[in-house]
Amino acid sequence: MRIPTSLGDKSLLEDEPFLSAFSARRARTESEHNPVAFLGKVTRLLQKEPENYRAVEEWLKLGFCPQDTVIFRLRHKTANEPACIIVESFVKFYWYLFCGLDSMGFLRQLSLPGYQNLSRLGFDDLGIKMESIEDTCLIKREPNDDPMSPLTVLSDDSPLTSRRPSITDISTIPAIENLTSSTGAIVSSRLTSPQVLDATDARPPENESPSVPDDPGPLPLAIHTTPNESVLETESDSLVDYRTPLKGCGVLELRPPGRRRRSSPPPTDNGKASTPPSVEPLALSGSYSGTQIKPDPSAEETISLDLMKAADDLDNWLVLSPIETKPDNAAPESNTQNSLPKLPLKRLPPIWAQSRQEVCESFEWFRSYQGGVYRNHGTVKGYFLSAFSAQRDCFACDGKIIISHGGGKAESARVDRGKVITKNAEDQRADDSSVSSLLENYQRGQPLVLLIDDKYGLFPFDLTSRGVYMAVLGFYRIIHAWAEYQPSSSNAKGQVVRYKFAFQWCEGQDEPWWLEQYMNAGDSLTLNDAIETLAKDSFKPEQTIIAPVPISTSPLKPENLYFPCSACGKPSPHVYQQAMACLHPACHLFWMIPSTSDFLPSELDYNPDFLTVIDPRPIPPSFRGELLPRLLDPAPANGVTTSYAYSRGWHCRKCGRLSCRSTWEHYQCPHCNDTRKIVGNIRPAINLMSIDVSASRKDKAKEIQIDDPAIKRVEPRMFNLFDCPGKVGHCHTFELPDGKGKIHRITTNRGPTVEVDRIFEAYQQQASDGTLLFRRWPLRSHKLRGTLLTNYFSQNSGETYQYVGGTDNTVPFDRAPPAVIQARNLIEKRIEEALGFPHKFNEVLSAAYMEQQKMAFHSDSEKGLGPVVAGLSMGSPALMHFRRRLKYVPDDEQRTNVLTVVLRHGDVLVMEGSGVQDFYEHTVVPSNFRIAATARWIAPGHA
Ligand SMILES: O=C(O)CCC(=O)C(=O)O
Repeated sequence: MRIPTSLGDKSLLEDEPFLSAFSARRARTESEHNPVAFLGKVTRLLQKEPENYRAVEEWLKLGFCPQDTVIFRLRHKTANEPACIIVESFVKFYWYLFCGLDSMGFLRQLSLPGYQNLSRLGFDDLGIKMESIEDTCLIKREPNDDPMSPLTVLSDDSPLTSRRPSITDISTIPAIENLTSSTGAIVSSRLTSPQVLDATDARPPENESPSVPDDPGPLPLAIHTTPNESVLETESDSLVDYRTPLKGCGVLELRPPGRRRRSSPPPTDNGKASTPPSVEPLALSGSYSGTQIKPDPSAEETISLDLMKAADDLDNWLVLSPIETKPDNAAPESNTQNSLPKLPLKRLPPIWAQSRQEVCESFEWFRSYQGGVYRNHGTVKGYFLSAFSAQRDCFACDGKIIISHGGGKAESARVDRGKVITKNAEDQRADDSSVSSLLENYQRGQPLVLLIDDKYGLFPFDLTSRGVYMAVLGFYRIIHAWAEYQPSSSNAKGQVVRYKFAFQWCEGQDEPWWLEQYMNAGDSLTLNDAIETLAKDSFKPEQTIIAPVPISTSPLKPENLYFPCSACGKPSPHVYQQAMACLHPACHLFWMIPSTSDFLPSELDYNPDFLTVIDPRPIPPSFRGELLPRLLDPAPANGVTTSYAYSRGWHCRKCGRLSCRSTWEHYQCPHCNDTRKIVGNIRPAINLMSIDVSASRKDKAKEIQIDDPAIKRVEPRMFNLFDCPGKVGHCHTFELPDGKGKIHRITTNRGPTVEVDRIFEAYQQQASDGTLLFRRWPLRSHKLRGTLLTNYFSQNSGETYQYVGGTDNTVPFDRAPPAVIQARNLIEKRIEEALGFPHKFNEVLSAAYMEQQKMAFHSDSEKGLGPVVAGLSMGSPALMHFRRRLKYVPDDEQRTNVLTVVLRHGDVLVMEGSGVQDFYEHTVVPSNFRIAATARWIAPGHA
């Protein structure tokens, strides 16, 4: 490692990721070539605005973590101390660490720029040698000196003092080994990983609430673990939320249905933490006693949780967090950088979201709801960086180089019929789908988009400080790909093969947005100016558009980085400083030091030449990359605004937020409320009703398909229509086995559907003018982080319907949109005509489906639900499938559809008997734009 000779050594600064990020933008003007001058400006600002010191403090923490070996916490004792001290301490500490550590983490030598007079200080007593190089004093230990012994630097003289009159007390120069400077910093001469060195007396500044850990609350459950089994026990008959790490399968979380995960209590207005919310216990007497979690030592681990034998839906109760959060490219959390404090975001990213659904619905580069790799036609379009970074994953060169392991096969867990199935980590292979697609991008030089979420520990900014959950980094290219061993506790070998990819920021884009978080190009002189400028800065759409032009002819693999293996002859990159190894898993020297046949050591540092930005080969001319989502014309010429494209989300050009289209009549940004009215034509039923229903499924649809011989089909009956003398309808009835109920499909010919045509058009008219508010509501139970909206729009009238939207989605019948009342009246009339008994409904859930939307399997198990549920279909035809609910399907049996009926424009489908809901569930898959009104009777006050 080169010893810097001056604080203004620019080339060194630019080599170093942190300082480079700190000064890169500023370095464009002459004064900014000197970071000392720049820091001086920051210092002056901080003297004026001491509260900003915390931002600088955060930088310090980041700067003090070279090569993820050390975590430092540097804190002010009080908020009122001048922040300039911190800035100066930062510079010095940084140099100490940069220059002084040897490969073992011992401080061998110390370089103090600007301290050429230190020979006057008492170092001789410590047997330490000093030399002066230009204006730097270099202090070295004798080779046989105890590296653990303290190095103390005390001086009454400082050239910096004269440069910065504000700093007069030289004792603010932090010394080494437990010297507490007036900044409260403590450092040690022995720096090993992971070590947290903290000023124990450090207090958070006044006016800032202390961090309150999640209150575990009373824990009526306990897990006792022996080598063979873990037993979940309870001493109480009530269950509250419960969360615990569970060996081998992530985090076990138990919570009552519908209950959100508890989080830290929000601070109150006066900045103090509020008392933790009391968690209302749910009475469950005895139903989970004796529950056992029993790991099976075989490869696929089965843990059975008889938590609630009688419970409706165990998935509600049991959430293993890796299920939804651990992406394909995940590995056990092992990176100490994950716990680093992060800087608050000062500016929103150009493209960001609060849920994965928002990304998947509005950002074409990432459409994967669960994995971390989004593949399309054999290559990867988007790669998502989240928690669970693996050993040696890294964020280097200001994030212009990112190294991550990708491709799945991490240990995983899923819940199946209330059982937790965990899978051990396995070796990745080059032909695994995700790995091979990533390798394809690498071979072709094809860019992909990197995204992060707030759990990605290596990103230096805290996304959540601005309410951001996922953010798009930009276009990257894979410049190196190799395989290595990573330790794994869930694999018998103790290690697994993982493919690693080095992603490099694509040329042709502007500077990464995160570099501009605090610094900005231009003339601003102070940090504050910079921040204000950032806040005022409007969003620049062009900044993230990549120019797909071939720009470089330099070789992709710089000769000096790749070496052939003596055994297999294949070249491998020289990734790590400590040793080179063959990085091809098929070679018998894989991951071995050729001279010793030992595996590479577990502590490895990147070869600095490897972590440099290189000139990759040209982007393939066929690649057309535009990062910003295209905005559709809100008033298309053909008037069709219910197509698939219009069901997708929106990117707000004001604040960068991606959002789902959750509102029928306009696009609306949930962050800044910017709206765009969507203007479409009313679609007549005649254009939709003849759409081929089989278009939405592979096999040719029959009008009726019975797949359970126990279901009895009653001979179809004709009936007379009250309002159309001489016209008839038909009723098909299916009797479910064991008296569980009946399903009737009531159809009419085209003539009588004129009334339905009018209702269909009234629905559309009222939805577009806002009389009828069609919305997509959050699903109550799902396994993804953040909200997940239904895949259809709905509005509820009459009694509240908790299942969708609850009271927020309900207007009483006396204020219900006219179309809803007309639909209800028609349903009641048809039932009387076809079934011969009058039936009254007090609730109607109207659902609108755009192209490719549908209602997933569910049963109408609302409290107080009457035995008859009836729905009117309008618009394009749909398939309605019925199947048994999970709890009524024997363990060894596959769950398949038992009955499928086609629902056409004007049809009324009646489910008669509570057993239809109790024992079966149904789904509806429309072939295109469709509206349905489903009427129920719900006991008033049922909620
Ligand atoms: O006909 C439809 O769209 C399905 C309605 C439905 O299943 C429901 O409202 O529960």
